[in-house]
Amino acid sequence: MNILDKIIADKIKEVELKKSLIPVSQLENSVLFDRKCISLAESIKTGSGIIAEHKRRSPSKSVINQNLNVHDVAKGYENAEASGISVLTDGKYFGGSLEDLLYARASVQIPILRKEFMIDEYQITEAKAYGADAILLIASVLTQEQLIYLADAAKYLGMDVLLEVHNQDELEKSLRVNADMIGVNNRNLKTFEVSIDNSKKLSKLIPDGVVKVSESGISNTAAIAELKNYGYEGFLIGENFMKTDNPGAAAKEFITELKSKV
Ligand SMILES: O=C(O)c1ccccc1NCC(=O)[C@H](O)[C@H](O)COP(=O)(O)O
Repeated sequence: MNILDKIIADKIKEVELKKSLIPVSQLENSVLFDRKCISLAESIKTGSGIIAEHKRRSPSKSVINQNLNVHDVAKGYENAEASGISVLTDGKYFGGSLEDLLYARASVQIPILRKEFMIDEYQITEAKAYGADAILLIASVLTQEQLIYLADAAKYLGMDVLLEVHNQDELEKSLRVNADMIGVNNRNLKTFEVSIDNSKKLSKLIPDGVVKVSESGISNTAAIAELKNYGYEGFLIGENFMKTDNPGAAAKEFITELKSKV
């Protein structure tokens, strides 16, 4: 079983348990449930384009940084003028939690993406209840019907949808899905190999009108300058910031350098 299959097998159990403990009606009673979302896609188009990620550890890198608190990281990213913040909420493989999402929400005004392995509408309700503005759907782990259904559920609650693909088949499966952003993952989630060539290769197949996001393995502004030539406007960056003692300062330096190139 590859890592992605393991993550999904665990996620199915986790979601079933949560559903038996916390009813949807309780999530819908959250004070954040009626909050109006801020569009991540719009923020990308009008700002730096950087989606800076809060990521303590990962299957590919093990521990990245366990010593920081999410409030400082989120504030730092906002101060750096990131277009949005991605908060990993998976506990077992990434060391994240829904509480991280809640603390990030309480700390910043910019859009927040709930970075999670979404398999069930319940998690979308959770995302809204904990203050997310956008959700991630990963094409490789969902059928076309599931993608359409979950994207519509998120849109119904006012959230943006970032639909992640890794190859042409996944992209074709995604074309009927109501997504605001299509993210090309440069990391093969089965082998962990990373190459921004993947974003370049798939760029021409992404329809106009959808914000193009390049995800993973981005560690310098030269890569971004290159990806912009392929129509990318959003750039999801985790490890490059989180491996430092001060991710906000690292993001600020990065975004300042990026601006100086425009
Ligand atoms: O990062 C991993 O090792 C990973 C493994 C299996 C599934 C997902 C994984 N990462 C999620 C992401 O998409 C990244 O956290 C995100 O794109 C940022 O990537 P990076 O800048 O390389 O930290």
